[in-house]
Amino acid sequence: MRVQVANHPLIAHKLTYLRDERTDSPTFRRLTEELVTLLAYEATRSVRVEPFEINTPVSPATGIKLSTPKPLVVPILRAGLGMLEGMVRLLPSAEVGFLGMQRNEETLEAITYANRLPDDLSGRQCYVLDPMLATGGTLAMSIQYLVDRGADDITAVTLLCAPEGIEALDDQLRELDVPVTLVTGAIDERLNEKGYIVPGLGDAGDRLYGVV
Ligand SMILES: O=P(O)(O)OC[C@H]1O[C@H](OP(=O)(O)OP(=O)(O)O)[C@H](O)[C@@H]1O
Ligand SMILES: O=c1cc[nH]c(=O)[nH]1
Ligand SMILES: [Mg+2]
Repeated sequence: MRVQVANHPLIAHKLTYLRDERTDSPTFRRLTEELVTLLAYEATRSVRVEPFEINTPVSPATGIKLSTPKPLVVPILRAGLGMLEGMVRLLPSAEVGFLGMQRNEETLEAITYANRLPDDLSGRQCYVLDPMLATGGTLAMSIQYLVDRGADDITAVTLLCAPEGIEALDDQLRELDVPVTLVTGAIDERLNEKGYIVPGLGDAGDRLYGVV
């Protein structure tokens, strides 16, 4: 797995406010959207394009446009939903699939409660959105769903990662034999005994949408 940490002072600045426990939900949602727009710039660096002929007011010119099939963006509910607007702002023609997954707080294993993806993902560039990569279980399972439908070009976009989760995900992906790129805002210190990222930002879903 190729791991790319988007080192940029604006990202570090916004992440700091996002982490702060005093940041309220509306601000947390706005910061998440802004961060994703910055990360999406990195994550889409290899988006597929094709030549496109136009006329400027001065002369003909050859530019580029996004290729078809359109990219697929897959937010992992709930928390990944907070990243969707920021991503499709940069990729307005993308289609959107959904995966609803929740981690069991005791076993830390993810279960899937919603799944709406196109049947055939061969030849599609897929962007999976989830703010937190903790143990890596949720992202590993999501990537497995995409690979089962033929995806072979997957980029995961996260705000924060734990080193343990990156290592575990990398191990699992080696078995799948599919190239995956991970673009993240930061790699934190570690996981705590409850599977939370340290220093992290707490429960991203709760901070976006409240404790339900
Ligand atoms: O890497 P992992 O150990 O699998 O943990 C990360 C997952 O945990 C959080 O979701 P959560 O289960 O809290 O669901 P939510 O988005 O509905 O809050 C987060 O958004 C990831 O999906
Ligand atoms: O720190 C963590 C770990 C998993 N899920 C979260 O929302 N936060
Ligand atoms: Mg949560």
